[in-house]
Amino acid sequence: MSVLLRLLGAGLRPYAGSVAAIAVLQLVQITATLYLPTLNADAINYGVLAGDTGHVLRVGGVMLGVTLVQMTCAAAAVYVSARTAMALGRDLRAQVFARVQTFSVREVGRFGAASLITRNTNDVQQIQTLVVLVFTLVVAAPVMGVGALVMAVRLDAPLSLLLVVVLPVLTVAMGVIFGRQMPLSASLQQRVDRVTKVVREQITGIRVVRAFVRDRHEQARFAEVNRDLLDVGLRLGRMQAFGMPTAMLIMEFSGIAVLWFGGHRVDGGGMQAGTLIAFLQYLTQILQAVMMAMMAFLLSPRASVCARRLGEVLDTSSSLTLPASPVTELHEPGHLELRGVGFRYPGAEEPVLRGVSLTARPGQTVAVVGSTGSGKTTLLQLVPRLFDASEGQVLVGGTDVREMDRTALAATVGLVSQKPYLFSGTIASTLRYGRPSATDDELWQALQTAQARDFVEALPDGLDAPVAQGGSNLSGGQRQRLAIARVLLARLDVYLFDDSFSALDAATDARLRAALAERTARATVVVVAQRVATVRHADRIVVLDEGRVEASGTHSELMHASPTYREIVLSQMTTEEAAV
Ligand SMILES: Nc1ncnc2c1ncn2[C@@H]1O[C@H](COP(=O)(O)OP(=O)(O)OP(=O)(O)O)[C@@H](O)[C@H]1O
Repeated sequence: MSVLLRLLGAGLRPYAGSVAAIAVLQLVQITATLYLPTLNADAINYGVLAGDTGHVLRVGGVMLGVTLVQMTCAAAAVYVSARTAMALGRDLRAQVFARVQTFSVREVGRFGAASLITRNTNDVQQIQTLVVLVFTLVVAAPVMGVGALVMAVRLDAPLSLLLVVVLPVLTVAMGVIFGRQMPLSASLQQRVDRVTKVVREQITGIRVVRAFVRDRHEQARFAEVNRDLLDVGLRLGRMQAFGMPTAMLIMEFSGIAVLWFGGHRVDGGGMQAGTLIAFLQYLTQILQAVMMAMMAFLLSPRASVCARRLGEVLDTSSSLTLPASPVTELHEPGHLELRGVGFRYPGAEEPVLRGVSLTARPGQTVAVVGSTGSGKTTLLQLVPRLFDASEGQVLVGGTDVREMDRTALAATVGLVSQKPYLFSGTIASTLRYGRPSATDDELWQALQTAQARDFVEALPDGLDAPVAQGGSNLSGGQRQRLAIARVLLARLDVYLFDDSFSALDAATDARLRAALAERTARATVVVVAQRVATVRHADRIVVLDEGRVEASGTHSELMHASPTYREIVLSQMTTEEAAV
């Protein structure tokens, strides 16, 4: 609850004017609401019962005016409340989005993409709903409740004693009903998360589902989480459905009691008929106020769960700490060095990298090879700080990457990952992602180097051909080549290619390497590859084995010095081919 209050307090500060306007509108509206039963009593007592039609008309006119004021203020209050809540929702979404943007892969992995999406949509929506409710009901409830109580006691103190019985009964009944809803609300949000997660996974993995004809299995998996959500939703719905009739029952019984006792008092001459009716209306208003306050309790547990979930995101700092005085200028930006680097994934027992040291200079191509799972991808990811090394240092241009300005690091180092991600748009917008100012000519040159020119030229719209989200309308090899062209356009000093040629046929791979060597002649290139042909001509080859550097050297040196390297090579070519 405290997180909710903190979020609302901070979030509503910019809208203090609107909040004040809502308070004033509500106050006028409630005053009018409280005045109406008194006017009604007056019309009955001194108009209807006295046979004075003129009085009825006069008071009726005033009642009409008061009602108009009440309706206008109520409508305006709802309008301003909705606007303020929407604005608050927009701000919250922007804050959460901005925070998630600072997260490293580690934090995104901790929350999970599905949960982050639910938090920034559904959870914010719940808070918005609560804010509207607070502004329209909760703000009004205490004023209306106390006001109606004072009016009722003023009208007839003895009859007001009934409230001593009715109010606790209603409060306890509602408290029990709403109290039981709290845990259900919390689990409802978790189940919404689970549905999002399964849907996301199934849509992303649709090709695998089709390939293995696992539609039924996936449907069953979805049905299970969907049913879980329905179960909790129904249980919550049942509690809510139970709440309203219970409240109505208590209100109706209270009305009957007022009429019963009040009727006797009217009979005995201790009370006027109009006063009894007004009293009944005040009683209804008091009970309504209690109900309204309770309604807030109904939504507040769910909203406070949502606020806690949003608070978790907003209070999470990126594990990639920013340096106090970031280095922006590098003397020799292409100089890459890893010094005794060790890395352990969060939660993992064993380190993935241990004591890895290597250097690469401008103009050099360093290849990293090793069996699958030996830590090659992890190693590359440490350079652009997708993760930070647990031990040792990664230096670019002689500066620890942790000391560098983020933008400067991004302008120096580019990574083409194993499965590159392309944003939706066109070929041109995809390529310009790293350098928006690139001309069409430059785009074609980069495509030429990446061996992607032919296929882009063959597309009906060329550079304007559409690219679907994730590049799903392109083949794996096309995606890889576009990603290579994209990074080349950014004109960097250090290029890291993580198995980026794996989806290319051997001939295209060879052409691409030749073109790349020309284009990146003055840059530092680190290539991770499974295919020996891709790496054998590298200036230096580093062999990783279970996270350690087993050996490093040229192809011919390693053929003698590294059993792991020899094994990899001979699994792909004959001894004669390897010796060439
Ligand atoms: N996000 C992660 N969380 C926990 N462990 C991970 C994570 N990513 C990779 N690992 C583990 O780290 C080890 C090294 O993975 P990495 O992807 O660096 O290997 P690789 O040499 O690139 O393999 P491949 O050649 O198959 O791509 C593996 O054992 C893997 O299970």
